[in-house]
Amino acid sequence: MKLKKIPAEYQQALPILKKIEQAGHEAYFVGGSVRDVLLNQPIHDVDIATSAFPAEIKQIFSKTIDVGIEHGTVLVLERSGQYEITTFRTESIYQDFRRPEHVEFVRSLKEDLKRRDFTINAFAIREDGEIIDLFDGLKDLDDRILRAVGDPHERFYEDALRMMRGLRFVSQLGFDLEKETFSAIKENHQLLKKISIERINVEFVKLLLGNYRKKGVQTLVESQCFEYCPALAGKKEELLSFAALPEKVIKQESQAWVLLIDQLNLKEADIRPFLKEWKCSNEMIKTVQSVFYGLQIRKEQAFTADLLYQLGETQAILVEELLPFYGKTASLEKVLIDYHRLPIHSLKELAVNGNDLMTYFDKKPGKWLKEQLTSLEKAVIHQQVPNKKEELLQLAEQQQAK
Ligand SMILES: Nc1ccn([C@@H]2O[C@H](COP(=O)(O)OP(=O)(O)OP(=O)(O)O)[C@@H](O)[C@H]2O)c(=O)n1
Repeated sequence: MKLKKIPAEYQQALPILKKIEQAGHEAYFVGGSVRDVLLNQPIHDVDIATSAFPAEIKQIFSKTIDVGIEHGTVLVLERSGQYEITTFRTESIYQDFRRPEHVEFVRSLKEDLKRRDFTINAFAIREDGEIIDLFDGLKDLDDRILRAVGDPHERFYEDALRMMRGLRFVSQLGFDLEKETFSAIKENHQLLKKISIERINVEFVKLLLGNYRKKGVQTLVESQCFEYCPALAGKKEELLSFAALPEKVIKQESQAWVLLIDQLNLKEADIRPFLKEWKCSNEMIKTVQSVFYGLQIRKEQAFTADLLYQLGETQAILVEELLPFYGKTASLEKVLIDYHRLPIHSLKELAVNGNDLMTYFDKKPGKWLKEQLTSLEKAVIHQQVPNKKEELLQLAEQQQAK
């Protein structure tokens, strides 16, 4: 099958493929960009794979930089742009589940594609637009399925990070993990212990920012991989409540951290240690702290506004009196229940009124009257005195005497 339309990013790189082919080698577009082209999504990096060995690539192009020569990658600088060109390779089992024990350069495209993580990442596109699909990735794209290439256990043993990659693709694409691939993740999640936090961080952040975050986080929980994420072990319920937040796409990494931190019920002082565990930069930590602060303020404002609205006509004094008992972010329901249990809910319900007090003390209205009424109201709310005329006048008399 051929690509219907070759995207501009590929058009631009075609002279590179042609040059390699003219020198008698094969060259293809591979990796994430092919997946994204087939999904009609924007392309990030154009990766090129070739049967030419690094030394041969360096002969073909005049300007090159060895960016990862031990893994077969040479950066080629051409007028049309810069491209990473990687020799077809196989990867034997990664000894420490981190880095390939050794990379072997090969001449066969199939060998290169079969060591890739998922079928939707294992396509190659030829210079004429032909899609090389050796593992039925097109069908999986169509069925919206993430399936490991070949034996999933082998793929995850080669690089355990692939389990986190799988979960982030669930979150980015909304695909389902194929049954055996998912079982292999559930069986091998402990391999993540060996993976550096920096690499887990990259995948986790992509997962938090995915368009299908809910599904991504739920699958992360189901797979139990979260137990190997920094500071998240045992936080199943918190993660599920994070997953249940309204499905609004998060655009900024800092916002994603703040929403997560909020669901974990962390305090401002916990943010730095939490993000340090995740090996976030100091700059990111600062940004998260300020976004978190902003969220707390908005929450307080929204809470008070909500409370005032629910209490309707009631005097602000009740809110003022009640709030300190709860902290400003207590559940609104709890405050309202307690509010309805109060002996009185407004000055109108107080057993004495302004006229009673003026008659009793034989005084004209003034500032004292308002202060006295407020003071009696507070005393009744705090149940320091019953809401009875006689007792209230007695208390007022004591207070006036002071
Ligand atoms: N642990 C990994 C990482 C990468 N790959 C292969 O290398 C390609 C390029 O990897 P990378 O650029 O890290 O990720 P992408 O799949 O391109 O995804 P994205 O661009 O969204 O990061 C992948 O498509 C996949 O074929 C792999 O098999 N195993």
